[in-house]
Amino acid sequence: MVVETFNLTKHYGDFVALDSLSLQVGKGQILGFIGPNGSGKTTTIRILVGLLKPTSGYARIAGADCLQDAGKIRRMVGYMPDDFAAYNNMRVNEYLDFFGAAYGIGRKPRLQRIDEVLEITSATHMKDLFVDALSRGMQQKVAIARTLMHDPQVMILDEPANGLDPQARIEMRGMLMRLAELGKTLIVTSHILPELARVCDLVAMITKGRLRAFGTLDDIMRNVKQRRTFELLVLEHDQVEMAANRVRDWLATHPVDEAVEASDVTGSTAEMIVRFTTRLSDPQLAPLLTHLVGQGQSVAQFREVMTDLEDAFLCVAGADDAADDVASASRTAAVAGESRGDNS
Ligand SMILES: Nc1ncnc2c1ncn2[C@@H]1O[C@H](COP(=O)(O)OP(=O)(O)OP(=O)(O)O)[C@@H](O)[C@H]1O
Repeated sequence: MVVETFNLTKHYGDFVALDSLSLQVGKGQILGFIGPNGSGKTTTIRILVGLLKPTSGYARIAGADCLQDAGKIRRMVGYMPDDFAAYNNMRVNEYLDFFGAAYGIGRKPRLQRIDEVLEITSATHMKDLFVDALSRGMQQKVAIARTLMHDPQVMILDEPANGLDPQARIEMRGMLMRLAELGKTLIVTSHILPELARVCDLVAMITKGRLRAFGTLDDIMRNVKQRRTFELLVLEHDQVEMAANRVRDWLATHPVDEAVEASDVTGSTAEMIVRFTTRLSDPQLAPLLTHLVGQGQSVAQFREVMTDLEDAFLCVAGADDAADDVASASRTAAVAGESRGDNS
């Protein structure tokens, strides 16, 4: 694993800003680090880049301890903060030259590197433009170019989609994927759920310093939001009501499900769809289809409707103080652990 935190905890006096955060991110993976304001993202990042000492637990990057090996960490990590500091009267190439020099890159390789990072970020045409005259989207590209100057293995990008218009967000998404293809490991924070989350290999959601969910987007969908929604497409408008009743009856007679779910069945005659939510697993649900067909019900399609990430996040954030919170987070993390086993 390139980035690893284990039971990372930070107290400010009595206040627990970060509580036993354990994450792992592999080479070339993009982690979406998502949480509302004040949830502990910046605290985590500051520990990762060696600026803050954890109260307990550890953070490592490529095996180096983020606190003990601060020098190594600085060479391996590129950090793009949330705010783009304005550098008046500096052109893009001068700006990059300035940061390259600060990293101790010699003049000749620096000039070559400026061309490389501008190419990676599709910003070559901005080379001679003044930094403070650029749009927000262009400035974000330059900020990423700057972060790339010393060719870090790990890039930590704080809210890179903040303030971008839809087109610039799409470009940002493409850029994150290009960086991952170059083998960079990316940690991308966000307090909202931008479309960027869709390019993330892993998503970690934190609230109040605690990891609520961690895994692939699919893991999050399946495990954070345990009630899944299915749709049954029938062949005729007048079959909808009958099909809905059959689904309702079947769910009501399956004790593993909560009886209340039988009332969650809705039918849309116009769409010829019966929709229902359930906690049943796939093997538990499979007999429903057999049952319907056995009763002479024509079924054109039987499919799961994916919940969007926004719903999953609200579900996680809303469950914040719920008693079963810890259990559900560790359950999700356990599933994430299994799935990580696939690609590590
Ligand atoms: N030096 C400090 N002393 C006391 N409390 C702090 C300190 N730094 C941060 N905190 C608190 O720790 C919690 C986590 O803060 P942190 O900045 O990590 O959150 P965040 O997720 O980055 O939020 P944002 O999205 O607003 O940047 C917050 O409640 C914050 O007020």
